[in-house]
Amino acid sequence: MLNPGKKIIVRFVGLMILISVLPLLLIGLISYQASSQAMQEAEQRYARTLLQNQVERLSSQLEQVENLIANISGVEDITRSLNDKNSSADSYTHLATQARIGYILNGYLSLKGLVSIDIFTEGGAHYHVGDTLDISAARLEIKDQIKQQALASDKQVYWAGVVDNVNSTSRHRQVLTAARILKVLDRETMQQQPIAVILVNYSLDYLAQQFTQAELLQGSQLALLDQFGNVIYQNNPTGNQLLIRYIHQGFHEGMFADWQDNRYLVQEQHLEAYNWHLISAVPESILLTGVRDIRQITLSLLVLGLLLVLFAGGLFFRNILTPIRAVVSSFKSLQGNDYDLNQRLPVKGNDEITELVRWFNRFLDNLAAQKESEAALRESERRYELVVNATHEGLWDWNLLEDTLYLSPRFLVLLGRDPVTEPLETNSPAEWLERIHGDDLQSVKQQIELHLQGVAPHFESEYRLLQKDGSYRWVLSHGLVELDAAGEPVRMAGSHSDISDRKDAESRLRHDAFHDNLTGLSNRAWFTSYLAKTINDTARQKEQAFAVLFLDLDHFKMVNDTLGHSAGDQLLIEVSARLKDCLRNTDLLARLGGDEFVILLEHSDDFHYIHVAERILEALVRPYQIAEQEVLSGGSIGIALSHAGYSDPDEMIRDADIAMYQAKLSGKNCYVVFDEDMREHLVQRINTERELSKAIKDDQLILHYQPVINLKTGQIAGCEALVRWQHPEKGLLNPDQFIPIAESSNLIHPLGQWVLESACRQWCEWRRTVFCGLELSLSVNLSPVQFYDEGLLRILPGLLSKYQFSPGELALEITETVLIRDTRKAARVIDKIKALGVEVHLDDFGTGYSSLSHLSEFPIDLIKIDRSFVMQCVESKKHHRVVSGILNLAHELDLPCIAEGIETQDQLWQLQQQGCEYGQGYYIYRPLNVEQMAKVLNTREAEGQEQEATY
Ligand SMILES: Nc1nc2c(ncn2[C@@H]2O[C@@H]3COP(=O)(O)O[C@H]4[C@@H](O)[C@H](n5cnc6c(=O)[nH]c(N)nc65)O[C@@H]4COP(=O)(O)O[C@H]3[C@H]2O)c(=O)[nH]1
Repeated sequence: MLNPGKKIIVRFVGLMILISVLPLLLIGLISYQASSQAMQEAEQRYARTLLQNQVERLSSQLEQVENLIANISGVEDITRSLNDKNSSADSYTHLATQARIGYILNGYLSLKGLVSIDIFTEGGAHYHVGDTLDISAARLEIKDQIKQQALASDKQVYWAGVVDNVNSTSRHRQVLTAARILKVLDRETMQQQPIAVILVNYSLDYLAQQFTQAELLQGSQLALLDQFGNVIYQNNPTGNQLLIRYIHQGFHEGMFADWQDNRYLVQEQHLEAYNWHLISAVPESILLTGVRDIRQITLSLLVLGLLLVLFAGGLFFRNILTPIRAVVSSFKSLQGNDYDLNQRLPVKGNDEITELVRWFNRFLDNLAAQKESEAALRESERRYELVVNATHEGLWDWNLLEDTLYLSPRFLVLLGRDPVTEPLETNSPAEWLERIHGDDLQSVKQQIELHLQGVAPHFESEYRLLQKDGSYRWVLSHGLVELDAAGEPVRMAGSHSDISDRKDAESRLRHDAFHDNLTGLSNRAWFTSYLAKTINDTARQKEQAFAVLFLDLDHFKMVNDTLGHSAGDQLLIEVSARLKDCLRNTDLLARLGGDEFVILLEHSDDFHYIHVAERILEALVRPYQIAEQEVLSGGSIGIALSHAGYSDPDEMIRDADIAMYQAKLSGKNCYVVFDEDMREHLVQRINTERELSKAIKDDQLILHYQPVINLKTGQIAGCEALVRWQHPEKGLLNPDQFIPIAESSNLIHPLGQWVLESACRQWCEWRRTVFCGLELSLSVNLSPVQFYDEGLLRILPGLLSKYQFSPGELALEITETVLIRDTRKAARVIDKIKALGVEVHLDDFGTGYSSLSHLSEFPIDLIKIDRSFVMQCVESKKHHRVVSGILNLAHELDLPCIAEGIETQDQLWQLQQQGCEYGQGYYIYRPLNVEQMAKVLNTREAEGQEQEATY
């Protein structure tokens, strides 16, 4: 199969040949033929004309000769002389006749070409004029032969053709001889009798000169043959044979004859008057010279045409076909995808093909750009597909003109559908819009409209979308509109992302921001803001009364410290639940932190808040089941009322807090309604702190000592140092009035150190001056803060040494809460204290929540039964059993006990009966000042005996 290029070039060359060379060839052939024929005809005409001209010229020559003969024949003198029969007898007469005839004949010698005139009489006379004078050797046989021929001829003048000259002495050996028989009437016979024959010899050379004047074509032959085939004239002696041969073969018009490798056109003119033949032979090559030129030109033109065709083909190949083939090849490569799109075809010239190549290059430019954009598009599509597959966002494309909507598979997933098995039924935007939650639809439409109007730079909306299962999920929708050239919106596309988790998280955060994690109640922030709103709202409606209840759990810290944080959390949750049960739905309950709760009671008229507070207190006091233990708690409630005209929620909460504090001070488990005095009281507390600090420095603190007696012997076993503040204005203040303040303000450290130092010093002094030799012990209270302060262990050794304490002479009292807070550390500290020879007593035992079994884990030396049990151990069987239980346990652990708060004899007796080792209480001794205590110690034995009697 030819490739297209070859096909085209073959077609082109073929076409070129067809339209140029072939016509040229035909024209050449036709013109060759025509011109050949024309030339032949022309040549024949030429030859004929030539022959005709020669014949005419020859005839003219011959006619002159014939006229000459006629003239001679007509000369009467000659005739008479020749007819004179006597002339030969008489020599004189003969000579005279000869002279006369010679004289006459001489007159005719002027004819050009004439060789001689010979007259031979019948009588044998020979008269001669011509080129020779010697006629003695006349060749009579020739004369006779000619005479015979002339006599046989019917012509006046008989041309004998080329014959040997009768005059052998003539320099013309052969001549063209014309003869005439002179005849006279024989009177006797009345017949014409020949008397002489006249021979006119004509020069062949002269005749040849005449013929030579004829212009012959090169190579042509011309010959004149006489009636015997003798050559009268020929221009080419070698051609004689040809002409002669063809004379004998016969001629016909325009025949051709081959001779000596040449081909001749032979023409013949028959001179009938003489029976001569004038023959011309023209070489065909000469004849066809013109034709050959035509052929040559035609061939040249053909070759030139072919060359031109080839050249045109070359040009066509180079300028047309090559670029086309390059374009075709490029197209093939393009189709085979193996074309380098950066490659361009060379552009030369400014013709249509160049334009084609230029456009092809532009096509390549466009294709490259298209490929590039297609590649970019494919990349974009791949990226889009990847994003569509990878993203969790649903994509949508809304054709605004056709009002159709495309939703990506992920979008369907967002609708809770399977994209493959549960496609949407239509591609209407309604599939989207109708699934938007009714509360959100208006907002979504508004956002779309704002964007379409160009007000919003983009569409963005959060709304709920209906799921297949009927639930709603939050989605965030983004979109961007596409405008046409006129700026009209034509489409809008964007994405949907499921933001339900975020919404939930936000909701949780919002909830967490305003709610307490543990109880789920509102927190301080929410309560404060809500209270602010309530204050603001009611500012316009003064009659709308409301109240804030500030609740602080009683003993929560103890629960937390003794049972652990988890138990404390459970208690708070249980408290929350009970509080909710006490409130209306319109009331707001919040946890401020720790064990503090606040309640906003709206529409709290007619002492509604009192009822609520009492209900709460009743609810909270009920025992809790925490960590498989029964826990007792309660609450202290402070109440702030709106009629005080609050404008700041924090102020109202603070006043409720103050009232709560006051409730605490009032014995807990009660409520107190705030009044301005309480604020004053708080101020006083602050002042107290300041004064206490000063008091520690100014030695306003004093120690009282409450004796501890051995219940079996009634003797003093020791005493407990109890701090007092000798306030310069307020008088003697008990520790309950300043120890909590000291503990909450870090003043407990200098205060505790002062107590320890002072008590040890005093004891040392008493030991030295008052009870020297007796084994008594001194008990000093330690606050939890002090216990865990490493400073204690640093100062203790110095004190013991300084004041010469014996082992077991000093005891430090700690409470149960100290043990529970950090049991390991507590045990370590106790060990260290005991290692110094200092006993550790567990104070207020029974009020905390430490498991009794835990006691064995702490190396304590003694248990002090809280006075709350002791004081009712007589009246209350329950408390009696508690005291008995504590005593039994302690005894099982080999721990002695001190019963605190013995106020009655019965109590004392009961305790003694129960085997309690030691006791202290107002019934025995009230706390005593230094002097009193010294006196007691001084009279120990006597007073002991006295007391013993009292029992
Ligand atoms: N109703 C009544 N009360 C009785 C009776 N017998 C004794 N008391 C009181 O019971 C408290 C016993 O001290 P506590 O349990 O350690 O309780 C002490 C102790 O926990 C704390 N405290 C006293 N002095 C100090 C101190 O120097 N340091 C520390 N950290 N706390 C101290 O203050 C608490 C109260 O001390 P005080 O007011 O001195 O009250 C003393 C005492 O006066 C009685 O028969 N009936």
